[in-house]
Amino acid sequence: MADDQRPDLPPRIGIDRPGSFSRSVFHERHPVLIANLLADFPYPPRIRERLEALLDETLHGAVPAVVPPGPNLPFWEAEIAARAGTPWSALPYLWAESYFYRRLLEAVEYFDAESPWCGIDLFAPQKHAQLAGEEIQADLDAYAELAEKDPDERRQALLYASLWGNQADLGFRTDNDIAGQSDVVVDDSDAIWDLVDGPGERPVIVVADNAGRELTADLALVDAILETTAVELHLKPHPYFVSDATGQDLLATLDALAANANKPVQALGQRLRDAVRDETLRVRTHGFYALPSTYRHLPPALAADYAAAKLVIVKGDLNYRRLVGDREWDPTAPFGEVVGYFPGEVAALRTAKSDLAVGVPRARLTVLDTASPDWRISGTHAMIQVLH
Ligand SMILES: O=P(O)(O)OC[C@@]1(O)O[C@H](CO)[C@@H](O)[C@@H]1O
Repeated sequence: MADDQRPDLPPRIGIDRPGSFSRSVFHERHPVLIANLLADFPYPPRIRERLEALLDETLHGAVPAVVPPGPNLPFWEAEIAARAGTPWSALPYLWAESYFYRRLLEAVEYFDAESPWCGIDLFAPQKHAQLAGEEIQADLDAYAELAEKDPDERRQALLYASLWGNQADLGFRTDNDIAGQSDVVVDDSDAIWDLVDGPGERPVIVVADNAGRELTADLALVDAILETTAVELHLKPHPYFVSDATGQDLLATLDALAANANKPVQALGQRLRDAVRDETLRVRTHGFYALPSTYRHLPPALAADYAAAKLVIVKGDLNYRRLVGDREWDPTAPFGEVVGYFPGEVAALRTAKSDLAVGVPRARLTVLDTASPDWRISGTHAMIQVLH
């Protein structure tokens, strides 16, 4: 909560403003999310009741004084001590959403070692459906065809695939058909490749976002970066926002690649499996990735790892919110100034799915706001922004 009271930063985005995107997440998406869970799993009455009570609490109630179980308990104890009694409607959006997912895990007994539901990924049915779907097959067919391309063109295509892979966020799909790809509003791709190709043995860190099509595309990008330098792939420590990628999802994706009919896809799967085994691709996680704090409040060890990397690529909209700060920024505020605090070189790859944006040139902003007023939340517009 440390930057809550910073007068030098714009106000935090809340969830109370009628008509706002963040309010619609709680009032429109979460009811669908809970209904999907109730349809996907034969939860017994106690879990069903908890899920329904949680939804009701988020719409009409306040934060209870009880600390939800799970890792990072001291962090949550302090947070709950500070927020208990606060109506949900008065919470900051980033905090409220993160806390909601922690409470969801509590409701389904994810961390309860005495429960048969312990450790069962509540989003697994949706993730598996995507991994077995036709769209991912089309993505992999396209991947196989890239083998013919010039290496620079190929890796740029993989960068864009990873970027647009973020559109396939399953949380986003609870009430949306997949949106068309429209436009890369800011494109600092060249800076990414300059950093990747830079001297030294330092790794590139990729902070993954969603499982399914996005993780598959991210892994193809990781494979391309591995031709130049070592990579660390950072995953979520446990299920978090809908479809967030965990270690289990990585293994499922590697299996899906190995089982694919396309030879180049099988070869990709094998290269990645070998790279994980010999740790040219290090797979890591950190409790920080499931907290509501922003990257301004990095744990020191993670900050040191970021500082030592050639480049940190953070994927997706939630990571963007955590990197920039989930605040009412002027969209024309320079990206480099807003994230200048970051301890190393950082690139953000996201399709825009929340009200937040920075680093948009003013003329471009005017055109976007006129021609596509919902460009910030529709997932049809993407950004590749680099601090270097
Ligand atoms: O990080 P991702 O997967 O790109 O996007 C996550 C996200 O779309 O989900 C939330 C809605 O539930 C938004 O607030 C958020 O930005």
